Amino acid sequence: MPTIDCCSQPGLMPIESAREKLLQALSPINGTEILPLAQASGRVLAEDVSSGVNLPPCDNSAMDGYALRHEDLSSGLPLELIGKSFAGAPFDGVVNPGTCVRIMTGAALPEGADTVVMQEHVDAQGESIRVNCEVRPGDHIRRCGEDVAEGAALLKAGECISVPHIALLAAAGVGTVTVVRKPVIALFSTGDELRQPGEALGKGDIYDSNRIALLAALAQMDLKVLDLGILPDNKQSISDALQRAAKEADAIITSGGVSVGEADYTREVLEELGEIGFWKVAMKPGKPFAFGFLQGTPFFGLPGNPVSALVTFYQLAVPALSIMKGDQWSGPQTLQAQLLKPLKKKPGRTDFQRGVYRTDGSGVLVVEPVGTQGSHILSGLAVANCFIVLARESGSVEAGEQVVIEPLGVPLG
Ligand SMILES: Nc1nc2c(c(=O)[nH]1)N[C@H]1C(S)=C(S)[C@@H](COP(=O)(O)OP(=O)(O)OC[C@H]3O[C@@H](n4cnc5c(N)ncnc54)[C@H](O)[C@@H]3O)O[C@H]1N2
Ligand code: MOO
Repeated sequence: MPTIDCCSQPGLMPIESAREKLLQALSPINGTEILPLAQASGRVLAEDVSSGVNLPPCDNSAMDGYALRHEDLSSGLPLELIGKSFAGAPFDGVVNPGTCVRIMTGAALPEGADTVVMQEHVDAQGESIRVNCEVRPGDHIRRCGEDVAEGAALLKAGECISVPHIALLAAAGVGTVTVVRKPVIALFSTGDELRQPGEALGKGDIYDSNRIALLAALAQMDLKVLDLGILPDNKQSISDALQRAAKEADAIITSGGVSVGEADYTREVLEELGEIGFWKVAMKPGKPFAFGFLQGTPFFGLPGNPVSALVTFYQLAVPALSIMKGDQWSGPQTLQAQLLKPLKKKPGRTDFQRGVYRTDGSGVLVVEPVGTQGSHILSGLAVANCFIVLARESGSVEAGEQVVIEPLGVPLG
């Protein structure tokens, strides 16, 4: 039995260094676009935004009730009702001593009034009212500008716009925002054996699951895709596609052809046309991942094996694409969980085993490997809800040990 990982070899780059190199080599793309606010969720703001108005724009009522002068309450006398103030139809007059105005939630506080009393605390008789409980001056008034003052900063350039941000900007009357434009990602699969799902399979053919999954993942990241389809294992077609991609896209993602087989041309062609930044990472699966540049356009060569393609996409391409989008990438989101079954591992590569984590009956976070872990076993990846991450130099792990997990399904970049 070998005691080392047979796929590990000298010169494999640790995944942490690979990520660092990617993050150092990439920067947010240039170019902005103006979007209607409602379409800006998840986009990165390109300019600071400040408020052109006070929020609320004027003193207004927080309750349905009566607007009055607090000092009038000390006499105990009834107050004369002189009008109504609705949200959108304010009372125009003045609340003079001894008078009050019926007021609805959100309606402007009439001049002269300094307090609102909820209608539940008032006895109304015809055109006069009596307040029947203790009231403090200024009760139930929402002050002009108490939420946001005119001119105050609302959001800073570089922030990712959330739905609550949109509510705030809309409330401040912002109709459009200038955001970083979406990076365009050129995508293709290589392999003579690949067919589009829905087509008939010939002998030795398989369906192109990588490109379809990556199209979905890129859409989930809100990136634009230049889909260059399935390419045969042919240097000329790969060269043509790479050159078109370098001209038309901000980044290139390919699957397949980065290993050492006789029909593995992708990395070879990239090396001829552009430059390889690094090739082969100390990770399992995903070792043959290649990164480089073609005429200034970054290139991510994902391995063809379907689990390897998605693991390298999540672990290496997502951080890089997040940076290009103008987002922050603050490292993988990890948790600690107790391993329920032993895992075999040889030192040499960081292992991303597929697992299912949950909280057990006593509130402990536990994780169970999904079973077969081959880099062609998509059924395991499909049921997994996390990666179990075993450090590069670690060996096998026993049941009961604490392991690091990375939940899947958290927002991508
Ligand atoms: N002698 C060695 N052989 C291999 C090594 C090695 O170090 N020495 N590395 C292995 C590892 S690890 C991986 S991962 C694969 C990666 O190979 P390629 O990136 O060159 O990918 P292909 O050879 O084109 O395909 C590998 C495998 O994946 C299937 N495939 C390819 N594209 C797709 C797709 N779009 N959808 C679904 N499945 C796809 C393909 O049919 C192959 O079965 O190399 C190992 N070999
Ligand atoms: O790393 Mo490959 O991706 O093990 O199958």
